[in-house]
Amino acid sequence: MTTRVAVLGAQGRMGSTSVTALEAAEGLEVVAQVDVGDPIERVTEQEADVALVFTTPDVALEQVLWCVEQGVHVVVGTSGFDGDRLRAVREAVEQRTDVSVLVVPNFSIGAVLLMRFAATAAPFFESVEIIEMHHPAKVDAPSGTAVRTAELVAAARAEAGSDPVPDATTTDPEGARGAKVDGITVHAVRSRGFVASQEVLLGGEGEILSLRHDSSTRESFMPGVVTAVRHVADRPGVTVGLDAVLGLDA
Ligand SMILES: NC(=O)C1=CN([C@@H]2O[C@H](COP(=O)(O)OP(=O)(O)OC[C@H]3O[C@@H](n4cnc5c(N)ncnc54)[C@H](OP(=O)(O)O)[C@@H]3O)[C@@H](O)[C@H]2O)C=CC1
Ligand SMILES: O=C(O)C1=N[C@H](C(=O)O)C[C@H](O)C1
Repeated sequence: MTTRVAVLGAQGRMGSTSVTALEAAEGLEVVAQVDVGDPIERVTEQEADVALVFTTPDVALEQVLWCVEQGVHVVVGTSGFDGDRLRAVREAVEQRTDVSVLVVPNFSIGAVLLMRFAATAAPFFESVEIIEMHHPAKVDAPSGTAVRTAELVAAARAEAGSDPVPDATTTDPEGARGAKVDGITVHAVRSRGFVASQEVLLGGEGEILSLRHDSSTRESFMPGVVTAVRHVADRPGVTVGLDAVLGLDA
């Protein structure tokens, strides 16, 4: 059976790369492409089974909620679906229990594994900091991947009863120490030459463990995009992360 897919943000960097990858994937058909100025109703008019959302963070929540209300499964690639936004999606899915939503902060297998390795290692080190590095056209900071990594690291440390990360800073008028996500410091770099990179630094007495991942092309995200679209309908409710569909939570 063919899965009918609508791509939202289809003219963008990720949307256009995804259209190419989905059209080449067996059993998937792109039946609707929606970008600025296009009616979102194209999704239902073309009877899409799954909507893949790669629009900008300012418009994506409203579109995701609309798709859920219409009974269309959603794979959310747009960043920023944590906190209140994730709660809003969960509430919408409670009203439409026939709809599945898969929120994927990062589709690349290396980034998924980096997040897991960082969470595993975090309780064994006194210090943890996250540095995310992206292309200068990225509109949001910190990255969704960095936020998710910080959440996983903080949860692992809380479960292990780890002390807060030591930091004697009392004066930082320019914000040089970065952002805090669940108590974990995150630094964001924007520079020509990057697509998407992240490094997690874990420090103990006399040692540093550095975990790093680099996506140098948007094709690196495509096996994950195709897998997510293929499997979103298998998991009822709202799932965060690609781990479960990759069999990593089994
Ligand atoms: N989960 C993951 O693995 C990855 C997630 N991302 C995330 O995906 C999102 C998109 O990234 P990227 O592709 O680089 O960004 P782009 O800006 O290249 O793409 C976004 C597209 O959405 C369009 N758009 C804006 N508003 C609307 C609207 N109301 N309806 C339909 N389309 C609209 C934009 O049009 P216009 O340019 O005219 O505004 C643009 O074509 C970001 O949040 C990014 O962080 C990115 C890479 C990987
Ligand atoms: O905007 C991007 O490019 C990316 N966005 C996602 C994020 O915010 O984590 C995923 C990846 O880092 C690329």
